[in-house]
Amino acid sequence: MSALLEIRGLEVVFDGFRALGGVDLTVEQGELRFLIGPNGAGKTTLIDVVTGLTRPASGTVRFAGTELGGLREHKIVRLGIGRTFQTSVVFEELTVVENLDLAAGFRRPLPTLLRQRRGVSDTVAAALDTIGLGDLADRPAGVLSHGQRQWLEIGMLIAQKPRLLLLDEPVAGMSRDERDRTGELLTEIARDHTVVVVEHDMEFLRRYASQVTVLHEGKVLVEGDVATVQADPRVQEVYLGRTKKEAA
Ligand SMILES: Nc1ncnc2c1ncn2[C@@H]1O[C@H](COP(=O)(O)OP(=O)(O)OP(=O)(O)O)[C@@H](O)[C@H]1O
Repeated sequence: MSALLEIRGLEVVFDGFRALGGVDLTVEQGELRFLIGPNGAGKTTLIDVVTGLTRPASGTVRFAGTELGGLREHKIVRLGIGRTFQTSVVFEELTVVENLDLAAGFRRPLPTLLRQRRGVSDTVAAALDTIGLGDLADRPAGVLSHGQRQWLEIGMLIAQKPRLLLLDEPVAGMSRDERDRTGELLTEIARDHTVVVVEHDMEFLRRYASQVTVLHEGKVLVEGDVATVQADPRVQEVYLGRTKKEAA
């Protein structure tokens, strides 16, 4: 395995507040990495920097050997980094397959986009199959359940053929069944993509994560496999302990 994403000494400051205070993170090609941490730990900020939405005060982000510093968002997407947001980006009036087709077209050259296309491209068919929404292909996205909509968004990312997917809390608000289906979906996607998942849900983490990075107050607190991370007293104190108390 070789590093696909290499973050070094990343600092982000908002109006004097250090949201990230010198983060180092290496994600290898083909990994499914979970990023966890209490509210305000800096998880979304980290994704925002990688995708060009937020500018760091210092530090470097290298993706497949290319330094991303200073690149605009669309350039970063074209390099092969796709992300989901905590808020939905599907077009409700368009059908499931039209949403996927639109996303797939994002990286097509203009002449191909303008040409009248018949049927569904292989890319769209494959994405539809992966997310398991084949039966709903011709229904407007507006009728989808919350879980199905999340899967469509993941499908829209896959249709863009990214090398790295950054998913921000993909199971938030999902039912137990939907969580399980999402866990299986992530495992499947990770077979031929590198995936970074920001997630709060500890039960989900235990079932589907292998490598975990814990952020706390803008720094990496612990990194390792799920068992190592769960057993670490620092993690129990800032994260698991808090969760247990909240659950009590
Ligand atoms: N645009 C901004 N301006 C000012 N402060 C911000 C901005 N974005 C984030 N912050 C602050 O930076 C810190 C890190 O926020 P971030 O959203 O990255 O945390 P998080 O780990 O994703 O938390 P959550 O789990 O609640 O989503 C928080 O204290 C937040 O209030």
